[in-house]
Order: sequence, then C-alpha cells, then structure tokens
Amino acid sequence: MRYDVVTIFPEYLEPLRLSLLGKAQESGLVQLNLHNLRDFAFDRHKTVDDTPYGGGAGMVMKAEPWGLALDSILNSALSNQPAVTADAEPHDARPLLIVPSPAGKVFNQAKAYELAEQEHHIVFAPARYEGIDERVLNWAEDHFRVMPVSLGDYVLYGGEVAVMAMIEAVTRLIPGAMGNPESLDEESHTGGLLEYPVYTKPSVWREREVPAVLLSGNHAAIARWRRDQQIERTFARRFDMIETYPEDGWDKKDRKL
Ligand SMILES: NC(=O)c1ccno1
Repeated sequence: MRYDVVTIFPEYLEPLRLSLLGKAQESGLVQLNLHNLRDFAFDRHKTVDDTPYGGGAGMVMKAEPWGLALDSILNSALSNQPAVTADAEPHDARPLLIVPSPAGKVFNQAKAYELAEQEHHIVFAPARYEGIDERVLNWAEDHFRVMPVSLGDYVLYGGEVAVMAMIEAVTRLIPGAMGNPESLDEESHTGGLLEYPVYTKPSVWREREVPAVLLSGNHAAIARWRRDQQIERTFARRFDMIETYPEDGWDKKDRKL
C-alpha cells in the first residue's frame, strides 16, 4: 500500500514512522510519502491560503499549490504504474483521494477493511483553516476517486489527526502488518459487536478478582462468557450497532450476532 499525504505540517505525521506502522514501512509492506504543501507555493512567502470570496471568518487554502502538489503525485504514480496489457480488465486506475472533513461520510471499521482489501494507493488531503478551495476537489474528480471522510461528528484544527487514524486503522488490516493477525478476530466492530473485557496477572488486584470462568480452563465456557460480554457491552454502549444497518454501502464487516 502506498500512502501520499499533502499537508502544511508534515511533522504532524511523523508518529506514523513508529512501532508496527514503522515496521510495515521498513518491510516494504507500506510506503508513506509526506509532501509539504508549501513546497508547491512559489511566491516569496510560500502562501497557501487567502481570504474567502464572499467574506466570512478565517482563510481558505489556495487552489494553485494544491493543484501542483496533486499533479506531482499523479505524475509519480503514473511513472510507477505497471504497463497495462491489452487483455487487462477495464478498471478505474484513478488513485483514491481521501479528504478528511467533518462534512464527510463517517469512517468505520467496515470502510477500513474495504480500503485495506481493495486499495493500493491512497492520497490524503488534510485541510487547515476553513478548508480547500472547492475547485480543487472539482478538478480532482477527473484524476482521482475523491472521497470526503469524517472521523466523527466533531471538528478538529485540521485533517492530519484524521489521516493518522485512518492510515493506522487501514494498515493494521493489511496481511502481514499485525504481529499476531488472530488479534483482529475478536476486536470491536469485527462481527458487529464490541470486544469483551480482558484480564491478566495477578488474579487479585486491589481486592478485585478475575472472573472465575477465565481461570476454569473450560474453553467452551470461556468462549460463551466472552460472547455474552460482547453482546451485553454492545447493547449497553452501542445500541445503534444493534438496531441500525447502514444503507450507505459501508455495511458492517461480516455482521453476525
Ligand atoms: N471530523 C473530522 O474527521 C474532521 C476532519 C477535520 N476536522 O474534523
């Protein structure tokens, strides 16, 4: 998987070089390219924003630097694309451009699985200020599959944190990216339920004991208890996961109760 991120704060994304994500890059499983938008602003002050037409508070990110930055990524992708053979199946070769925005569709585990399974090159355009000149996203539709995506119903200073969250959520689902892939099997949102509570030594801590069933060695009883905990937690904390089934195509992955 190749990720390209265009941002005015590339240093914001440096934590993506750590831990398992860093190892995924060292192994070549993932390529992370950070592009400083200011490198594509050619006035003396490397200006990337200006006042909004129509008035209003804040600043808008200028189209020119974004256009040049995205051109650069497209040219790089084209030069790395394998030659198309005559008998190749027709497919949409445009890279995916994810634009983090509180106005986007809400990201979820099903979408993370879909991106991990189906995409090979994802470009991220995290905005700052009041957003990016809309003409950039309109132009981009001819060259990318443009997808506005929100982490949730709240507003951040910019999209960089959302990019980090999505890159981590997607990369960990790429085969080979997790130390123990089995840990994906029973985590929250896989199978439409929240995860069960976990415990480790000591068996008593501040007068609190580990549930006896987990010390019983009875694997069937343990599995039943864990499933019951998942169902109880989901009903208590996320009843919406029980009652609604998104019609927007971002269905829950392998949903089964
Ligand atoms: N909710 C979000 O994903 C977001 C992105 C930028 N600001 O908020």
